Amino acid sequence: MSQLKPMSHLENIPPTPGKLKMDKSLFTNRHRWHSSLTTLTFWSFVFLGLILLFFFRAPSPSPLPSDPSGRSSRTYNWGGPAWEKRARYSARVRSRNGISVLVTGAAGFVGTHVSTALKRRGDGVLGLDNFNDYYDPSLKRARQVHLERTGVFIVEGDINDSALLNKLFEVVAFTHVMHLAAQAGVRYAIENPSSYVHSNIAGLVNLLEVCKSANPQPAIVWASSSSVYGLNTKVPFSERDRTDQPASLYAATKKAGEEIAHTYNHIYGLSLTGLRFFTVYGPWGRPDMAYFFFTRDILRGKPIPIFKAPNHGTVARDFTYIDDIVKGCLAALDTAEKSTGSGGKKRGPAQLRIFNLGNTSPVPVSDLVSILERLLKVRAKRHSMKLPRNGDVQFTHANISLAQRELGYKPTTDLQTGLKKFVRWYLSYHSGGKMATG
Ligand SMILES: O=C(O)[C@H]1O[C@H](OP(=O)(O)OP(=O)(O)OC[C@H]2O[C@@H](n3ccc(=O)[nH]c3=O)[C@H](O)[C@@H]2O)[C@H](O)[C@@H](O)[C@@H]1O
Repeated sequence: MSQLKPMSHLENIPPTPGKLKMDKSLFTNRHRWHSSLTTLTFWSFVFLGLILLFFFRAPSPSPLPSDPSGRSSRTYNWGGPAWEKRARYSARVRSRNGISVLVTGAAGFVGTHVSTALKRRGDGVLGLDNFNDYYDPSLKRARQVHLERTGVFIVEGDINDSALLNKLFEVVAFTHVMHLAAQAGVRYAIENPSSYVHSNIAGLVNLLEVCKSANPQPAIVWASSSSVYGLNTKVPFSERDRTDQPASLYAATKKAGEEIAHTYNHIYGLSLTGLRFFTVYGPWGRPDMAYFFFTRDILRGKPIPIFKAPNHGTVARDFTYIDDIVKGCLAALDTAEKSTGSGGKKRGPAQLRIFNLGNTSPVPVSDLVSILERLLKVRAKRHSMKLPRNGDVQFTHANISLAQRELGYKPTTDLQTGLKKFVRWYLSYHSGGKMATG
């Protein structure tokens, strides 16, 4: 619109009194005609210049819907024969009865570990990640390097990009999707609510739309969250308990995801398994999580804010070690039944599951800090704080009997052992040993 301004501005210039007088002579008329032509030419050039500037500065048209969170304003390069070859090669199954999996959020914490485990047992894996800057993207890049060495190619792109997703399904006939791409973290939802809607709702729907039309339809396993239990006070949390009292927008979007999964299962016959992860921790973890930044801040001598419940009750989490979570994810993929639809139409009832993947042994946050102090051999500067009312719940505790029965899920790592492995990785990674294993 602003390009039109100069023209309308010209039209609105009132003629000066002097000009009125001169209009009487032919010469002055011609002179005026000339000067008008010059002015018009001048403004036409300005107008043209503005249009050119607009076209050259604007990013190439993005197929993504407008995103107030600012996440999809980035453009990604994908496509071309070399790119397709890499994608196909990465997704090639190398073992008998292996599966071919699209892992979204592959450069994320859980995504990296699941992709590595799948690749190591001979499954085909293709990663997808938008490398957003919710936390330091250099950690995601380091995970990417680690994955490339394992033979996993990560396509850079957003789950909201249907053209990209359709292309991926055109290049590879995935049997499964492990959907881990999400906006995580309970407290950040106060700061950037739309990023949760963009990734956890719009992104999920976009992915399911593409999956429902794929032929064959893949089976989908995806990350829900223990946070869906919200203000539920009945412990341990069972899949049958109420999940209609989310304490954060993050939890609400994950709960919405579970309902959306129901719809796509019901209408299109997509096989869907949601996994409610309980505070997953370990090497290559997320720097926004307490165990991670507590470690960093203890080492830096900075105070550690330890939340206390208002009633002097304990704030505790059912911390679950990443290797246990990976086993749960693989078991969910292996027991997932095929989707029943084709060409966007349901042909029969399909599997729909939800499982808790926790550790069944909640630990108070203050004990977490004590373990870290022992492992780091540094005394923490503990700073007690009232549990803020911006998304945190007081307590989580998983009942895992359903996952045990159906997936053979059995966590084996206690917090002390798991944190020891995390601290070893942390120290190695931050001492420049970026190839720290985990
Ligand atoms: O289980 C889950 O589903 C969720 O687990 C974590 O959420 P959360 O359990 O809140 O993990 P942290 O943010 O690492 O907090 C761990 C504990 O430390 C406490 N905390 C956190 C931050 C802080 O400054 N001080 C503090 O005492 C929290 O209240 C909580 O009890 C993840 O961040 C979510 O993405 C995930 O979905």
